[in-house]
Amino acid sequence: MAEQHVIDVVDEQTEVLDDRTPAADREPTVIVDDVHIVYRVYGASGSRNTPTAAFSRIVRRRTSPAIREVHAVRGVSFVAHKGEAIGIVGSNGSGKSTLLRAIAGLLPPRSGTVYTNGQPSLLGVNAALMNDLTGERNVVLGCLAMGMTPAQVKQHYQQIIDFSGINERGEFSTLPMRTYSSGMAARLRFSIAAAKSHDVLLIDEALATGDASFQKRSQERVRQLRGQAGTVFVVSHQNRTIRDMCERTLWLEAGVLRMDGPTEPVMAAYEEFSRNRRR
Ligand SMILES: Nc1ncnc2c1ncn2[C@@H]1O[C@H](COP(=O)(O)OP(=O)(O)OP(=O)(O)O)[C@@H](O)[C@H]1O
Repeated sequence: MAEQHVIDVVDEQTEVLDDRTPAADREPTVIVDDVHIVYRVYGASGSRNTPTAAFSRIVRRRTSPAIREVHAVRGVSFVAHKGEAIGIVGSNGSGKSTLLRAIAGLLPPRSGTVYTNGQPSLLGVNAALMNDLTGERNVVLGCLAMGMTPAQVKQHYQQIIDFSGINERGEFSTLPMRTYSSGMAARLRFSIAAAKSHDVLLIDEALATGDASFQKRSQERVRQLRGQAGTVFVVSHQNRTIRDMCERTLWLEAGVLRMDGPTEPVMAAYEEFSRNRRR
């Protein structure tokens, strides 16, 4: 039977395409309800940085530090369910990373609420790695920080080192992390985070790091994590990654959720938007 989309415009800004089983049959893991995120940048004056402007500030006795606000996420709402892999796409600066950090509980919304069922883990941030420690010690540290017992760390240790591939060109696991390339460090972080199944796993461009074989391994691992009942969010500029891994996609533009639905129609609309913008 041909795929049927029920198009429902929930507000003036977001187009929701829904061809999935009724929401009542699926367990919600993340509810984002009308979330607004505003960054406050201190000392960023809006005026020009010229001698005249400085003199005028002195004459007017303006002593308070200038604060500028960046409204990065504007009224975003959606519900994610168990077993879903959700892509987040959008132009540079559209608010994708900000939204992930808000879901992870790292950024408080100015208004609106994020509800999560289980512990969200933002890949890379949760692995509390230290540059002066060796890769080996960091694996232990990262695993303990994720709540593994020493016995579980021992059990996963070799698998994490092998998965990261950091020893492929020498015994890098015995060297301090500061000697690693940024790609190697990112691979190790991914491998540590992926050793545990997560209730909600948030991946920000991490899959773009590493060579083709690491990317293949990591995509496979994300599929497994998804199978273990968690919800996975993937932010990526690589449209192929989103198409390969996610059956649902959110498209953000200038902080606004433009579209939410099955990956193919959302990606088609996003790609058309990007093409028109380039012209
Ligand atoms: N720490 C910060 N302080 C102030 N403004 C910020 C901060 N981080 C991000 N922003 C601003 O918030 C907006 C959204 O940024 P964000 O990094 O979430 O976008 P993005 O979609 O992930 O971008 P990209 O695709 O380039 O990674 C941008 O205008 C950015 O300049």
